[in-house]
Amino acid sequence: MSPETRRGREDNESMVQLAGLTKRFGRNTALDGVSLTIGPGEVFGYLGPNGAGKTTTIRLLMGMLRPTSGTASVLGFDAWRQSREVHRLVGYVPGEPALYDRLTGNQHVAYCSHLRHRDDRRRAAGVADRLELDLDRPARTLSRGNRQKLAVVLAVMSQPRLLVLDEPTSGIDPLVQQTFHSILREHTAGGGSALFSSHVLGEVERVADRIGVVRAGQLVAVERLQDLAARSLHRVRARFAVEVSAAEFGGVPGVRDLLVDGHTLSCNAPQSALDALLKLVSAREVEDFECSEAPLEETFLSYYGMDGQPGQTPPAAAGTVARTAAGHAH
Ligand SMILES: Nc1ncnc2c1ncn2[C@@H]1O[C@H](COP(=O)(O)OP(=O)(O)OP(=O)(O)O)[C@@H](O)[C@H]1O
Repeated sequence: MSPETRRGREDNESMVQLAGLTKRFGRNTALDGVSLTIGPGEVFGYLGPNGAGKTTTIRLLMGMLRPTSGTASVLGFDAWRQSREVHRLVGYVPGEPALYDRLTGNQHVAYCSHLRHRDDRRRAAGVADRLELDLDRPARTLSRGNRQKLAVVLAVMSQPRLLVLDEPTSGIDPLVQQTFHSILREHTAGGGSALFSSHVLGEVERVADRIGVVRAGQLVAVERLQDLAARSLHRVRARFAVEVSAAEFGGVPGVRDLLVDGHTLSCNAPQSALDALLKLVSAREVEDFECSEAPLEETFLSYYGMDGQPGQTPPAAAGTVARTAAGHAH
């Protein structure tokens, strides 16, 4: 066993490791010192506006580009120097799937099985069935969405350890997206990981465990989706049978924009404040009550901005974030 192969097998704590990963094209720095680890069983949503550096990161991880500095590795195998080992571990869905126009889906499946020295035709047929993809049609006759589906079939059929997905569901209708999410969950339940790039949170929101935001080549934030959801704002409205005062509700930490007017109360509250607030509300006679959550995308935008501009508030300042998010929620 070569020293490099040995290193690959030993360093198996993380599925993906990016360390100071930098790529320059001439004077243009496409990626600037990105460091990131993705663990087994984890779906990592990699978000950023157009031109932020997502595809460059993925190409570096797939060994298609050589880093200017830093490293990218999969299960300890260096993506550039050990790309063959990496390709055995990874299923890749590019943004624009490269297919052979004249070959049918089944012929693509047979060809990829041949390249990998394994017969994955049964599994491919099962996944295609679930995605409602006809494998008998030549690639040139497939719509954009069906080309994406075929790329997904080819990526998952060999049950790789890591899936690298570059905006894989653009062009796929919402019902099929749900099926795709189920396939992804089955993959992670078996210990597999995924790097899932997108320019919108909505595309990764239901499946990502963590999200990272890349902007102008730099990783500006990494956050658990659960933590982001916990900070998302809820609009609370209540009408009471009796008159109430602001002082009765003002003490709940995190509650903001509190407005009490005779029998009515309105405010914005993060999830962490809801229990205490509802207990205070329900201690009075309630005639009407309403609580609705702002879409996560709005909370997210107020933190990080996805239009290439920085968000309005630093992520750590949860209280301040809540106020900004409220501005977006209305
Ligand atoms: N081969 C290349 N030669 C020169 N510049 C490049 C090359 N590939 C990417 N870039 C530049 O690197 C930057 C990052 O591009 P990249 O394609 O990684 O962004 P992205 O986040 O994937 O965007 P999109 O969502 O539009 O695909 C951009 O400024 C882009 O113009």
